[in-house]
Amino acid sequence: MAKSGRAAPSAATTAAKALQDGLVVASHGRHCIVETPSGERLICHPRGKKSQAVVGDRVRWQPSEDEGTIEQVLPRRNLFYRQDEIRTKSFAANLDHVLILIAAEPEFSEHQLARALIAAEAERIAPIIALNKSDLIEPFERAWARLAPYRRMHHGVLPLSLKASAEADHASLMKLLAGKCTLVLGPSGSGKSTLTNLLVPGADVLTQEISQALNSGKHTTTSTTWYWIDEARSTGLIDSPGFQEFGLNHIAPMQLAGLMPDIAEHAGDCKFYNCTHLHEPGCGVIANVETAEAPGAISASRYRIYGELFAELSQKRY
Ligand SMILES: Nc1nc2c(ncn2[C@@H]2O[C@H](COP(=O)(O)OP(=O)(O)OP(=O)(O)O)[C@@H](O)[C@H]2O)c(=O)[nH]1
Ligand SMILES: [Zn+2]
Repeated sequence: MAKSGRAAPSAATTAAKALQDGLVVASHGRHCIVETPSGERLICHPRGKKSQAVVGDRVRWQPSEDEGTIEQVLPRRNLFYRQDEIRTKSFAANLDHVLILIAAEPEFSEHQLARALIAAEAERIAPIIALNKSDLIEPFERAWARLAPYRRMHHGVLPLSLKASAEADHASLMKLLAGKCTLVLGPSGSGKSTLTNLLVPGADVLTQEISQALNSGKHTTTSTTWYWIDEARSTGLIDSPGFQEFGLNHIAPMQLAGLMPDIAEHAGDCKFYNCTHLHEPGCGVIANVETAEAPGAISASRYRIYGELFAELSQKRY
């Protein structure tokens, strides 16, 4: 396979039958850009529904003319996706981390954050929460306080100021991301492009080239894109739009507690094995929710989100 990546257009016909290895580094609609083991990139189309690939997928492909056809998507370690009533949107596959970037400003939605964390947990992908714009002192303090329950969970919350302390932030991010593949998600304005450009100088230019290639010249940045942070191509960063309306229809209501670590921690202490933690007597979760009178391990806002999501996910099933 040593020369498998060098399928130049003219060589395509002779090499036609051999399947080659590749990594999907961008996708838009049904088209993908596939990177060969030697680092060359070409546009590929899926053979059929079964070979519909997403960024991060390892595929087997075949050259055709100056493009390629994806014949096979290799088994995935995980797939990060959201699902609402109408459709499923896959973000990326084979991830080590989902980095959720929020900021002191604009104010983040705790619901959206909780949903993204649940989706990551469901696919056993380690989440990292980073709070950007620590230079905006007061809004940052407010946001940091709102994140108290999240600072106690997972790997905590990483404070950043991508503009004011870029060098220090670069170092702390690289400690977490080196050698891994990470999907960056976050609401508009949180600093995703700033982060990508800090870790991958020139990323914005590359993005434009890729989206132009995939959209036959139209200027758009709506595609999901993979970047290599290092020259050795061992650390991957994936940028993806679409943090809003993070649908969790693929998750059953009774699964929910197990996917919220602070709630899961007390869900084993309930009197009933099939406790919904909404109203049952002897519920270990309810007993640990903080109230105005008594502190508790589960914050009131997290428990409220649990209840709302439980109701939302119950409506969608019979
Ligand atoms: N004060 C402050 N502003 C920042 C910081 N990091 C980024 N910004 C600014 O926040 C704004 C949004 O940053 P972007 O990197 O474009 O955010 P984004 O998440 O890519 O936004 P979308 O493209 O809308 O999704 C820009 O004006 C940045 O200059 C920071 O650490 N502190
Ligand atoms: Zn319970």
